[in-house]
Amino acid sequence: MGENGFRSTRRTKIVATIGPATCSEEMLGTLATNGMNVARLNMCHGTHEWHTAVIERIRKLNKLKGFSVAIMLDTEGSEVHTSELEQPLKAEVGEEFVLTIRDPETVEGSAIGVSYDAFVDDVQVGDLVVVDGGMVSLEVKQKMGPDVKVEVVDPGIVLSRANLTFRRNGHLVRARNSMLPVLSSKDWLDIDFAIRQQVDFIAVSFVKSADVIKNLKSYLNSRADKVIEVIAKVESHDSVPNIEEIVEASDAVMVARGDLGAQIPLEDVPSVQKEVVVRCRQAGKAVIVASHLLQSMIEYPTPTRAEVADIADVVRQRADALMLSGESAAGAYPEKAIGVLRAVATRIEEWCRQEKHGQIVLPQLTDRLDGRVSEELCASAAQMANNLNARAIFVYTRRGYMANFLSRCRPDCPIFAFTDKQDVRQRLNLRWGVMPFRLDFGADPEENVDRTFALLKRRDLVQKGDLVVVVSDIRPPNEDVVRSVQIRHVP
Ligand SMILES: Nc1ncnc2c1ncn2[C@@H]1O[C@H](COP(=O)(O)OP(=O)(O)O)[C@@H](O)[C@H]1O
Ligand SMILES: C=C(OP(=O)(O)O)C(=O)O
Ligand SMILES: [K+]
Ligand SMILES: [Mg+2]
Repeated sequence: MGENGFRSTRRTKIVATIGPATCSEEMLGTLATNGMNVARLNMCHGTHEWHTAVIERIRKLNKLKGFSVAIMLDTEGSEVHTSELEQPLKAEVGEEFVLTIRDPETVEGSAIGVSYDAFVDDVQVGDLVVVDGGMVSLEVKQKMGPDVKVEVVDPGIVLSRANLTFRRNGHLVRARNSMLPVLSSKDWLDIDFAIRQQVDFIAVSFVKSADVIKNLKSYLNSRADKVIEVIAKVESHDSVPNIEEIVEASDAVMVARGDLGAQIPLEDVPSVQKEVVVRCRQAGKAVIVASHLLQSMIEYPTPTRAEVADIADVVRQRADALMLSGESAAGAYPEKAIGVLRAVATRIEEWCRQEKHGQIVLPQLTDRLDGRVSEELCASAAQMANNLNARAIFVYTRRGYMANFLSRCRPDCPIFAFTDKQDVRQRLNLRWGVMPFRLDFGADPEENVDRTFALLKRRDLVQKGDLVVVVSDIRPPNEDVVRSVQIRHVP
């Protein structure tokens, strides 16, 4: 089976953040052709008009080219960040700046705006202001009402809307912003925007516990006409003790290593990543590993060997998706970065299959008989497919549940999922190993199966004589749901 980006049987999915480097129709088309499964819009940046235009371009491409690129809106959250800068600011050792909650234009000297008013009360002389998790560090020298004078101790570049954390004697300062609601009033406006735009996923930044996820899910249930899945971002210090309940409450989880690494010791990030990935898989939730996967490729056309090893580690952990941030949003080589993710994922997946890596015990998900039957059926189908060395699993699914159960088993062969709804197809595009297609189901299940064989033969994804496993739980009109697993040869 050929690996060619979009028409790919790569199992690990790719989320790409869209920014100035990739927002044109042409670049979006290039990313989709090269394997972007989900486009992420970060509400820290850009206006609603800008995001609307990007969403329209993606929809158009999906329609014209048959892609199923899903759209993820990522909330800004109540983090503290610097104001918009005309251009990145170079900070040299010993240089002094003023951090201000006033309009920086009205302040004398080199002033940088800060988004959160109470920070001037939270910091003390001697505290460290850490920019973007350590790209630059500033020491608080003097407090002057709405302004705080700081001196550069670790030099570097301060970007527009750079994240700020505060440290005292080496420990994170529990600044008053940690008391702010996880979803700010601006976030709620962005969520209403996401509902109007009918995006596929909303990612919630700086989640601390399951409460915010439950609230948002019930809000979406009452307001949205279609399913919008909620992704919890594990990046706050406070989320770490609550990972189990957060995974339980969410549809998917993102290990947002950028901010996580600024909030907990860096050396603790890999074990938290591993814990989240394993818990998500056990719970049947999708999991995305994000940030710095290819950080050097923001500037350079080739990755470091360490970055390749990091990507390989994520793939071996069998996470559902890898995510690009600055590499695709604002980097010089977005297309090449996606190419590296693709190549490394494909190669390491092959290796995992040979070495039988990443096998874990999957607990029972539900006590309901109906759910148990689906789970058992999928587990058996995946097992049979592995034992018989099947070419593919075919699954016919209206809501995506059966495809998700199969994905959770991480079978050796690809899962071709057929659904009659484009939005289900898009949501499935985040799931490990699932290649989703849209199909209008006819009344005759046999005929549906034959049509999909013909479709995938035309695309060269299966060939005459291939052994495949066919899983179906479609409910014929006015009849009980019929579930089956069949072993078939492609005619
Ligand atoms: N919509 C956008 N408009 C302008 N720049 C963007 C946009 N989205 C992302 N970027 C740029 O890409 C960089 C990396 O993206 P991301 O990781 O999502 O943001 P951040 O670094 O702010 O958390 C950002 O710092 C920003 O410079
Ligand atoms: C993905 C992350 O969130 P954002 O890019 O929104 O800061 C992160 O912090 O790693
Ligand atoms: K964000
Ligand atoms: Mg973050």
